Parts: sequence; structure tokens; C-alpha cells
Amino acid sequence: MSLRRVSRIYGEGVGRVAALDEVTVDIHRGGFTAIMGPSGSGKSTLMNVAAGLDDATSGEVTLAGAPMTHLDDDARTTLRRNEIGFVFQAFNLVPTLSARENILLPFELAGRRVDAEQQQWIDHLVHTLGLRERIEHRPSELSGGQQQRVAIARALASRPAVIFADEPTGNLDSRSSREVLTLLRTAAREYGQTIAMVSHDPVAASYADRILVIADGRLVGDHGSLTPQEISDLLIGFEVGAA
Ligand SMILES: Nc1ncnc2c1ncn2[C@@H]1O[C@H](COP(=O)(O)OP(=O)(O)OP(=O)(O)O)[C@@H](O)[C@H]1O
Repeated sequence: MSLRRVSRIYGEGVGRVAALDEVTVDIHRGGFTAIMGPSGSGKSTLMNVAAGLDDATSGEVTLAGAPMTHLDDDARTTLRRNEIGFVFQAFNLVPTLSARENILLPFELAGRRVDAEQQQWIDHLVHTLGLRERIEHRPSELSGGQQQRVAIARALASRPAVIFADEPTGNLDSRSSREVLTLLRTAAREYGQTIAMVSHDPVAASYADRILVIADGRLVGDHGSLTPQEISDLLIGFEVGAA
């Protein structure tokens, strides 16, 4: 996935806000990238524009070889369904469906049948994520950590070009958080799954192999793997700098 001089401007005149200001970045295949920055710096906007949920005001977004910014709504929806997985803080599972049905939902929505190879992959995920015993349960019968594992299985099931995770551990206790972050890291390392995670949490970001820092809509930092302490120090620098 790549962004070339991508801007997203809201409002005009005195109310004009450049939520993204000429951001250029490549997110490499199989990488686990954390997107960090102060509140209001443009992280959600970056994710929404990269995922085609919001339009860039200018610049180019390319996803899985397709020029997202030049597609019509239908083509973009299809690209998003096939090539992007989402994991949110609030899990976003359908309460009336079982874990199994939630995992298969993207295939249903896309009108795609699950072939034998995909079924094998899904079975593997369910087993690896420790969900086998819980697969017929509804979300309300699962713990927060289990619900997030279902959401991760759902995102990984169709092997999308990229998974966007927005504060995926925001609602979890520290043990479940560690499990979920380890899973995301494993998905990138072992399955080559590209993951972009927005987080405020230096511990969460320390699981990533790359850390992007956004401030005032601009990309101001691009680092390899860092410790939680190094990440905290980095962010304090920007909070102070922005004040
Ligand atoms: N629909 C909108 N209309 C006007 N301004 C907006 C809109 N959405 C976002 N903004 C502004 O764009 C800037 C970036 O917002 P964004 O939500 O991307 O930040 P963020 O880094 O995700 O923040 P947080 O960490 O608090 O979630 C902010 O100044 C915000 O007020």
C-alpha cells in the first residue's frame, strides 16, 4: 500500500483543517506498522483515507496495485471488501451471529463461497486463536479477549492485502492485550499479513516492527522497532513540540 502526497482538508477559510498534509509513505507487505501521534494529529484520517472510507482531497492512494483514489464508489467498495480487513477497539461483531458466522461474514457479504483451501485456513486460524471450543458461541458469551480474537480471525480469514487495526487493545485487560498483540505480530511474521495499527499505547506499538509518528497531519517520524520507553520518549517530544 502506498500514499503519495496525500492531503485531506476539512472546512475552508478560518475553519480550514489539514487533517493530512502531503503524506507520502509505503506500507510494506508483511510488515506490522504502528501509527502514533497526539490526539487530533490525523491518525484516524490516515486510516480512513488509506482504506477508501474517506476521500483524499489530493494525492494518490494505491492498494494491492489498484489506484484507490481513481476508482468509483462500487469499485472501491469491492476493493475494500476483498483487500482490507478491519479490527476495531469495539470488536464490531454481529451480536446475533455465532463466532463462526461472524468469521464467515465477509465472505457472505462479498457473495463469495468458501472453498476447501479457505476452509482449511479458517480452521487453522480458529485452532491457533484458541477459539475451537467457543466457535458456536455468540459474542455476549465470550470474553473481551475472545471477542477480539474472533474479530482478528474474521480479518485474517480472507488474507486481505492489509489489515487496519484501530486501538485493537483499547477495551482489553493487559493479559488479553498481550495475547492480541502477539497474534497480530505472528500474523505479520509467519503469514506475511500486512498490518497497520493505530494506537496511543507505547506498549502496544512496541510489538510493531515499524513506528510512524504523525503530528499536525504530517509524517514526522518513521522508526524501526522500539521499546515502550523509547516510544514514550518519542511521543513526549512531539506533545511538547506541538504545545
Ligand atoms: N469530519 C471532520 N470535519 C472537520 N474536521 C475534522 C473532521 N474529522 C477530523 N477532523 C479534524 O482533523 C484533525 C485530525 O483528526 P483525526 O481524527 O484524524 O485525529 P486522530 O489523530 O485520529 O485523533 P485521536 O487520537 O484523538 O483519535 C483534527 O484536527 C480533527 O478535528
